[in-house]
Amino acid sequence: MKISFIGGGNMASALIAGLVGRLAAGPDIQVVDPNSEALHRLNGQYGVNTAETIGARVGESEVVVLAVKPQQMREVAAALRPQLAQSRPLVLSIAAGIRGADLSRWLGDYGAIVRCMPNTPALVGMGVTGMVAMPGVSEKQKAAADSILRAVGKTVWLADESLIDPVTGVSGSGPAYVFYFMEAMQQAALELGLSAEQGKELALETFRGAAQLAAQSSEPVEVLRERVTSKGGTTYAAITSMEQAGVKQAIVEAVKAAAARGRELGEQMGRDA
Ligand SMILES: NC(=O)C1=CN([C@@H]2O[C@H](COP(=O)(O)OP(=O)(O)OC[C@H]3O[C@@H](n4cnc5c(N)ncnc54)[C@H](O)[C@@H]3O)[C@@H](O)[C@H]2O)C=CC1
Ligand SMILES: O=C(O)[C@@H]1CCC=N1
Repeated sequence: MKISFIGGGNMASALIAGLVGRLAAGPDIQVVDPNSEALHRLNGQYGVNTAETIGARVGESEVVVLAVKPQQMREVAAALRPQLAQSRPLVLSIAAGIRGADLSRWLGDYGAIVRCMPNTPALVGMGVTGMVAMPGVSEKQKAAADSILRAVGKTVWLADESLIDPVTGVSGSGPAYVFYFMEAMQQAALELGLSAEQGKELALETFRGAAQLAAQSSEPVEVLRERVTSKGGTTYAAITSMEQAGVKQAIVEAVKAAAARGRELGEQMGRDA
């Protein structure tokens, strides 16, 4: 499968790392990015082809992944537009916020667009991606999009494009919340006299183990939490402290803020389009 990535930054690198060696037929990947250092690194690590500007090779691709910042999407779409006539590739946009209808218009009323919201654990094959197909996407193209994102983790298809912003809030940005929680646990470990290494291992294995337990258990996470929490015991002291500080509500608000920012970016970028 011939895939072109437009943008070779953090998320593209995570997808490429996950894809190389995971897709049954090794993909033929080209990355376009004006940043020559990023290209050099990607070529060295994954042996991908590189180019600093969008050229004819992009037009020969079956799939084009748009992995630039939302603010760059319109300009990139204008450069991409003349190349689409050749192979009519499937366009996968991973940009937060950018609405399918705006992207379609910028590409010249192009229909074959799937909006995806992946996350960086794709780098280790454990990503999760929310996806929605625009009306011009064929079943075959939908299956191709699914196979690419499934090579780097799980996929969740959405019935409505408006659900992409909530997915962005929950899982697109989600790894950052987990790392933030881990930072706090590691800081506490240090303040309580454990070494940095011990704190890191204890926090990391607790996350890994708890996630695996939640994945394998038929019980809801509330029940799993209650099983750790003896009345009047240590966990009870910790959860009471978090409840008093409003931690759960703060997390709910944070996820909603991320979703709202996605929506706002889409509105801003789509304005005057
Ligand atoms: N980082 C993450 O965890 C996730 C990011 N995303 C989305 O992925 C997209 C990229 O985000 P990141 O990789 O984090 O950003 P990044 O800043 O790491 O990468 C963007 C890349 O685009 C390149 N670029 C700029 N102008 C270009 C142009 N005209 N043509 C080609 N390349 C160009 C930059 O040089 C840079 O390497 C964003 O739209 C973001 O919303 C989606 C899910 C998760
Ligand atoms: O922070 C961002 O805007 C991107 C989208 C989801 C994760 N990172």
